Amino acid sequence: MCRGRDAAGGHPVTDGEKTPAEEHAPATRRLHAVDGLLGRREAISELGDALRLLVEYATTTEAPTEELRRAAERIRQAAAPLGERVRDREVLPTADDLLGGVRMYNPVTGSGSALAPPLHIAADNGVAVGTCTLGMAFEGPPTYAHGGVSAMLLDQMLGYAAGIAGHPGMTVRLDTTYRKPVPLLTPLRLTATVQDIDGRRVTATGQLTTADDPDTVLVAATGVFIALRAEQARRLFGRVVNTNRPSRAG
Ligand SMILES: CCCCCCCCCCCCCCCC(=O)SCCNC(=O)CCNC(=O)[C@H](O)C(C)(C)COP(=O)(O)OP(=O)(O)OC[C@H]1O[C@@H](n2cnc3c(N)ncnc32)[C@H](O)[C@@H]1OP(=O)(O)O
Repeated sequence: MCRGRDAAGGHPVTDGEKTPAEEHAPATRRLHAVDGLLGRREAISELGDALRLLVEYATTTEAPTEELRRAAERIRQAAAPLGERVRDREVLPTADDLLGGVRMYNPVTGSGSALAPPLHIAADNGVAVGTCTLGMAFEGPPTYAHGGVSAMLLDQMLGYAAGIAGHPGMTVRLDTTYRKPVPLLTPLRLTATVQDIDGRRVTATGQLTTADDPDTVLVAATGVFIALRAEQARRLFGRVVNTNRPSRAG
């Protein structure tokens, strides 16, 4: 029978006696695994939110110098327990599902990444539609977004468009045209579609506007994506894919 949770608050602790629910394994076990996975993803997102808040405050604060030093020490202390159990870089996070498209720490879309705005993307009739708001931490020219950040957002958008068209690939070329500066702290809208598929080569175009004025293009981009040959995919990612077992998360 279930007596509680282990020290990490994750896996149920049992004394060997079966409850009626446990009689229905493996369906129940699968449910618990999913519960655990969803809970872990929520916690990763919560930590990501906290980190993004920290980054935003840390890059805009005018607190006294001594307060900065105290904050640095407290942050080092908070980070230490996380650093005690880090994954091998060739093993995917347990909360990820590579083939299902879940990348919790993607630096553009990952809700667990302190670096990600994050950009939210969905498919709408074959068009990739993205939304995000860039905080002050993404500042390039004063009060506007860094151009590399716009390119990063559009790269992800174009790659997503290639993916939903059934032709995922790796970026081999990205051309960006900066027409107007991108404002910070302003809801943005991004769109992308596939224009051409030629063998392994997919060309996609996209644009970035504010949400309020979707007719005024601030940045436009064209990207070329190459579908990997099976042998290339195996060489580059085979080992990583094989170690990804999202249902182990708990
Ligand atoms: C419900 C479903 C939801 C799905 C939802 C999916 C969501 C998913 C979102 C993911 C979105 C990620 C978006 C970020 C994606 C990255 O950030 S990828 C990271 C950055 N890119 C890289 O690191 C790639 C580095 N490049 C490489 O490793 C190699 O170039 C590659 C990709 C393995 C290809 O190598 P290769 O096979 O030796 O290439 P090669 O034979 O030289 O060229 C193949 C073809 O491409 C052409 N080509 C090569 N380079 C270029 C170029 N620069 N320009 C034009 N053509 C070129 C060649 O001319 C050739 O054409 P053909 O002669 O066949 O007609």
